[in-house]
Amino acid sequence: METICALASARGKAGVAVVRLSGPLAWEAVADLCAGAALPPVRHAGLRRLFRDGEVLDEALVLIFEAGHSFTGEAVAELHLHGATATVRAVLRALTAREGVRLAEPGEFTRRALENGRLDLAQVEGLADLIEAETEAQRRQALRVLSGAVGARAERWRAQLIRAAALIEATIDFADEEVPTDVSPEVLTLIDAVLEELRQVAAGASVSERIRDGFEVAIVGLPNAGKSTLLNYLAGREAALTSEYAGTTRDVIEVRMELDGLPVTLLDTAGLRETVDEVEEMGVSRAIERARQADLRVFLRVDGALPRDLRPLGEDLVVEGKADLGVGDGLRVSGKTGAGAGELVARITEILETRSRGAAVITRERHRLAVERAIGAMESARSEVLSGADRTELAAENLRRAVRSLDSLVGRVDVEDLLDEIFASFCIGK
Ligand SMILES: Nc1nc2c(c(=O)[nH]1)N(C=O)[C@@H](CNc1ccc(C(=O)N[C@@H](CCC(=O)O)C(=O)O)cc1)CN2
Ligand SMILES: Nc1nc2c(ncn2[C@@H]2O[C@H](COP(=O)(O)OP(=O)(O)OP(=O)(O)O)[C@@H](O)[C@H]2O)c(=O)[nH]1
Ligand SMILES: [Mg+2]
Repeated sequence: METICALASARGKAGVAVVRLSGPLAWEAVADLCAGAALPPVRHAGLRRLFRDGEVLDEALVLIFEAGHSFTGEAVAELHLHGATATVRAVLRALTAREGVRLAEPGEFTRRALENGRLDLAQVEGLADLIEAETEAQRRQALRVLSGAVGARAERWRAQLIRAAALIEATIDFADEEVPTDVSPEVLTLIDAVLEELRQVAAGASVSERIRDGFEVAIVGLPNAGKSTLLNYLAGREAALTSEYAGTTRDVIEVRMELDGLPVTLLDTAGLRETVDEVEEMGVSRAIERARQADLRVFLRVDGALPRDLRPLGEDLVVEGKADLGVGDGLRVSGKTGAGAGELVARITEILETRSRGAAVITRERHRLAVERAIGAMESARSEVLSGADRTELAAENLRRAVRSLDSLVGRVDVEDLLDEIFASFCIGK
């Protein structure tokens, strides 16, 4: 196994930069830089001068972890350097000059942690999401996954399904011995208990996916309603062009923001109307499509008028625009003066908060598909158990299939194809 090293902290100048090494030569390579001074005791930082060819490279904090008790599971060393790009470069150059030490690929430290059983596949995904987290809800959700919540749930489901399958298999084995023990009530109880939990988790998965990727909220309405002006007010910057001409906005403009800890992408869209202008018409089609896919729509009315091609559904908000000018029913907002904007944000936040309470432990489409496959296999098993003795073998096989699907959540089965995809999203040094 080669020893890898990389800058673990963000690239660019910084107060402190952390260079991490993992592998059999990690300690030796660092000890060489310390030129004779002893390494500090494991997991205790020590201040050391680092040398190359007799020249001081930096004065750094050195930290070592022994194999079996480190993030990767291998021997690890860290150098907490002064965060100059030149310092980092000089130290990495000195380290990689050694035979057996090379720069790490993106995600390679984490890949080794996975291979050494320090993390399961879901935890690796949790770690990737944690690094990407920009809002409180994302941080909490990712940390829960990183701490092993998916694996813990999967382990309990697995144990119950294996017990159910074993009960069935026991009756198959003893089928000749005319001991008519009917295990189906117990088997059905086990299946139903797990099915209920899985259905709940599958139902909450889309909410967790939204927390991961962000909720989309589209501002829609007739041309000139003041949508772009409102977006700019909410964004706190001139993200979209505004003008007195109807039909100003053509493309969908996205602004990412955090509303009470939730990640939200606000969309400004073209004013909806029938038009002979081909380019405007393309903008209108795009607006309708994106607005339909969004999680929530805010209809901005002018004098009570709404577009004909898109109607409010479910919890969609309908508000009166240009509040400073006229009157209208319900909530009135103005992007020009900011009137009503706080109330609008509060309503959007409340709707999304309520939805986000339904979040499940699983956070990715991959997880949801695995859970849905398990549900499908269990539903088959259930009806096979109900239909009597001659189908019990099938039932047991379907329960085993459900177990395999759940195993894929934590990477107990078929991970290889996934790994490259998952690690591609990692940065170097992670
Ligand atoms: N400097 C530094 N900070 C960091 C990390 C790191 O690698 N280096 N981490 C990297 O992501 C995170 C912490 N994750 C870590 C997870 C396990 C171990 C570790 O040494 N585990 C051993 C010993 C545990 C103990 O001392 O109680 C073990 O589990 O056996 C270290 C860091 C966040 N902060
Ligand atoms: N008095 C008043 N004027 C506003 C308000 N919001 C926007 N306007 C004006 O209305 C005009 C249209 O504003 P936009 O924000 O570009 O409207 P829009 O809905 O994005 O229009 P399209 O992109 O063409 O669909 C501009 O002249 C704005 O200055 C408001 O709250 N009060
Ligand atoms: Mg506009």
